[in-house]
Amino acid sequence: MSVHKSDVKKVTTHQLQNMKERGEKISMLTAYDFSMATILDAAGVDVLLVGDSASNVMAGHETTLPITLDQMIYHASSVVRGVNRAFVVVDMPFGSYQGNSSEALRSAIRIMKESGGHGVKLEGGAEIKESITRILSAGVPVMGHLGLTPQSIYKFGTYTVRAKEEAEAQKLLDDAQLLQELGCFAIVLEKIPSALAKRVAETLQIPIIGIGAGPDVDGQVLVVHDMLGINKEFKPRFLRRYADLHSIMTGAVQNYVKDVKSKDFPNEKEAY
Ligand SMILES: Nc1nc(=O)c2c([nH]1)NC[C@@H]1CN(c3ccc(C(=O)N[C@@H](CCC(=O)O)C(=O)O)cc3)CN21
Ligand SMILES: CC(C)C(=O)C(=O)O
Ligand SMILES: [Mg+2]
Repeated sequence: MSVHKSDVKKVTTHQLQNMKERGEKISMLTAYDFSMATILDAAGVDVLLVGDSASNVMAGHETTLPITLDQMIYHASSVVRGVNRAFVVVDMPFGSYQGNSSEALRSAIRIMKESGGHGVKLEGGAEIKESITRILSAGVPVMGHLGLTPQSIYKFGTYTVRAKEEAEAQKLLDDAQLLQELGCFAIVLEKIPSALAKRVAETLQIPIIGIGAGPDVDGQVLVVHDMLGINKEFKPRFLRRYADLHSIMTGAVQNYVKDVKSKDFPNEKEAY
């Protein structure tokens, strides 16, 4: 009997909530394409994030700002086609939700309708309250994102750790509380002190997913190309490398080039 997609128990926001309550940590990685999504889903990753980091990792831009809503939908639809079990969250790109809740709702609905993703992620707190409220009212699950928010990099100028000062830490706590009250199903905390992240995870009921936020949160997220070692240059302290695919891929491709040049490839068995 063939295995249908519907035979696999899918991850839901409800299950993620249960995982927090049971103390089971949530695993999350980025994915931008079908092939990678297939591997990550089969390996048991709970949440796949179609991150706007695709702007850096896929397109080679310096920041996440240039990626468009159409491009995010293209990546997200590819990821969704590779997934059986994981919950797929799609980053709303810069300019698609800030400051105009009608446009935010339209953007979120386009993402859900055209990609088949299961929820969206927006960067910010009180400033984007109306946008989050409108999107949630349409029945679209929303993940928050506080701390280091790369879409506002030009406001800060650096990627240094956030919320080290008491005032900024208090604003982050207030924002996290607000996101929960609005109805967000989870929050990403990026590059903040572990003690503050721990306090947020303990105070809030919804799952808190960290990247550079220490161990005392409800789950972890990394950019998959970073943790697989495909990226060579990006090595912040929060990153753990689980493979050196850069070396493996370089070696394989060098061997291919050598075999083509030497006429070793293709041989008789590889020809008709
Ligand atoms: N490949 C990739 N991985 C990511 O984790 C990622 C992206 N791209 N693009 C979007 C955002 C940007 N992110 C970042 C960017 C820089 C640092 C960082 O720590 N940079 C420096 C330190 C900078 C400073 O202290 O001023 C480093 O140590 O590498 C962390 C997260 C996380 N996201
Ligand atoms: C780093 C994660 C949280 C993200 O937002 C992204 O990959 O775009
Ligand atoms: Mg992002």
